[in-house]
Amino acid sequence: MGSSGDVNWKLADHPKLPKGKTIGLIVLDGWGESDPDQYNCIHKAPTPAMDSLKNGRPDTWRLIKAHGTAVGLPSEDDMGNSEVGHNALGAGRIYAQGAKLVDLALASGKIYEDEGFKYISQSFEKGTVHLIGLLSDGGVHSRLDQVQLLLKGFAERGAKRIRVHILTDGRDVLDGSSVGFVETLEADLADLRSKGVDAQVASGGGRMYVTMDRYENDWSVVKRGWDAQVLGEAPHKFKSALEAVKTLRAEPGANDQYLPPFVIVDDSGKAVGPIVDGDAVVTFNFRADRMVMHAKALEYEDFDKFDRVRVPKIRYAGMLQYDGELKLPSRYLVSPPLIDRTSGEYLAHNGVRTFACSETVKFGHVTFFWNGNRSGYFNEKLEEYVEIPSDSGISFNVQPKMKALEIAEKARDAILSGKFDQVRVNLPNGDMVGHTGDIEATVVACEAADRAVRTILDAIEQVGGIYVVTADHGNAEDMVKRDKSGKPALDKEGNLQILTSHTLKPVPIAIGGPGLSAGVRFRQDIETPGLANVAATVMNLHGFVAPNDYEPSLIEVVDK
Ligand SMILES: O=C(O)[C@H](O)COP(=O)(O)O
Ligand SMILES: [Mn+2]
Ligand SMILES: [Mn+2]
Repeated sequence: MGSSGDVNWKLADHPKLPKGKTIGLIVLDGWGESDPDQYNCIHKAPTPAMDSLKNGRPDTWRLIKAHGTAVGLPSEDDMGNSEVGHNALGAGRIYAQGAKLVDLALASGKIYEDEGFKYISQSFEKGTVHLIGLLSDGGVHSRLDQVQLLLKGFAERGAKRIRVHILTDGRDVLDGSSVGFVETLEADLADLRSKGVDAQVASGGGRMYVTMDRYENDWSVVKRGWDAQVLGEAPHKFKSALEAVKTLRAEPGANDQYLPPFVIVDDSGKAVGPIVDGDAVVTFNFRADRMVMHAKALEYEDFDKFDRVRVPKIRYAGMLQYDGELKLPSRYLVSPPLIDRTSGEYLAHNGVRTFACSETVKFGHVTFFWNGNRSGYFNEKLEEYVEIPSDSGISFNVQPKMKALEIAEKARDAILSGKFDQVRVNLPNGDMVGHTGDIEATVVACEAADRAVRTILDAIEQVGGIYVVTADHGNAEDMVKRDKSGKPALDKEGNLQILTSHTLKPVPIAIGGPGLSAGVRFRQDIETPGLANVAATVMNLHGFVAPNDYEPSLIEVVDK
């Protein structure tokens, strides 16, 4: 990906802006702009650093779009997310993203003509086809309507035995919505059974506790999924998925994100759908980060992260290929967006020395996603990526400060060292704690992120550098579901519905610092700028003109 020989990597010098300024590039994860009220945790938190970038500074602070078509999602109703957000920030162009590519492949039927489907369908005659993934309509990692179409499409093309392994959401959608999604799925499976297909749910569990870990934070999450899906073993056994989800949700403190693993058993107590030799497996998430570890467990012969006990000989395909560099998985139903010539690759070719850092749960955001879903360095001599281990096995409302301070200190040291031209971080707090739905903890999280911003800005000040502060999508700025008029929407019992998910809000971007040339200000002539406009902006601030096909820079230089 992205390294084709005929690319001209040389960037032209910017006619007005100098090279050699240290740029502190901060991405606040889940930090949107919304009306100030009691559900806006950013408003409630003391955020003096962020306030100082905004107040009275209309030339160097503005809002940009971070959702919908601005980041390559199918519609304006699609909230932004880290993958598409960081892809856009790093690549400087808008790519049709996984959600959209899968929609198109399903609508045209091309999904059934390509290699991936042909490969897995060889198991249809004698084996079972297993579908594993996040069961929701969140549109961040997967979409239920796509799963429904796949089930139908597989059955129409000869699948005789289908098992679905569900992961309940509650993170990109309201907590409790898993019940409705399971009902919808069960109805579809019943319909297939009426047509002679042996189709049922085989196992399940909450996404944050079963299967969907990322960046190798906690392999026990993937192991729980393996045990249930492949071995047919789990602490909880039920006759149906609906009964499983309803019963497990009724436990004190239970929620969709963290439901324990369960398997569905027949009347004799035997698991109905372990994965065995000759079966096919399709993981139906289109988003990469939380599928890579699972893909390694399913595909790698040499694997030592946990004892797989039994490794079935399967035909496995991802909905997409999840890692372009590792070519993982090797088979997939839909080709992922080919995100090439990212700003990181250009800047490496032009001698820019880069330091990137976050804690584990967001580490891949400023590396892997930033670089177009590509792992590793472009140029080891010029780049250093530092991962600070995240706390694992906890929900982050317990530790809302997370590793913000440690990230900021690493960034500060990198800035002061003089060894880097770009120091890029992701501060996870607003997002990771926002996803827990705990408003008080999210306020603490936002304060911690703001302190980290201050530390980095101070270091930039000391070295005469430039800062660029922005965010990848909203989350912490709105923690309730709202009706059309914007008022908090109540459920049937009259309760507030806490919003654990991202939002459709725009995000701020601010530039400044002693190294910012006089006369640099945000242009007013770009109609609806979004995250993809940031890459060209940053290239300008490094003293380069961005490639022609990049979304335009947000800045102009006026004579002072
Ligand atoms: O994977 C997650 O944690 C959520 O589904 C989306 O959050 P992110 O896009 O900020 O990672
Ligand atoms: Mn994010
Ligand atoms: Mn998030």
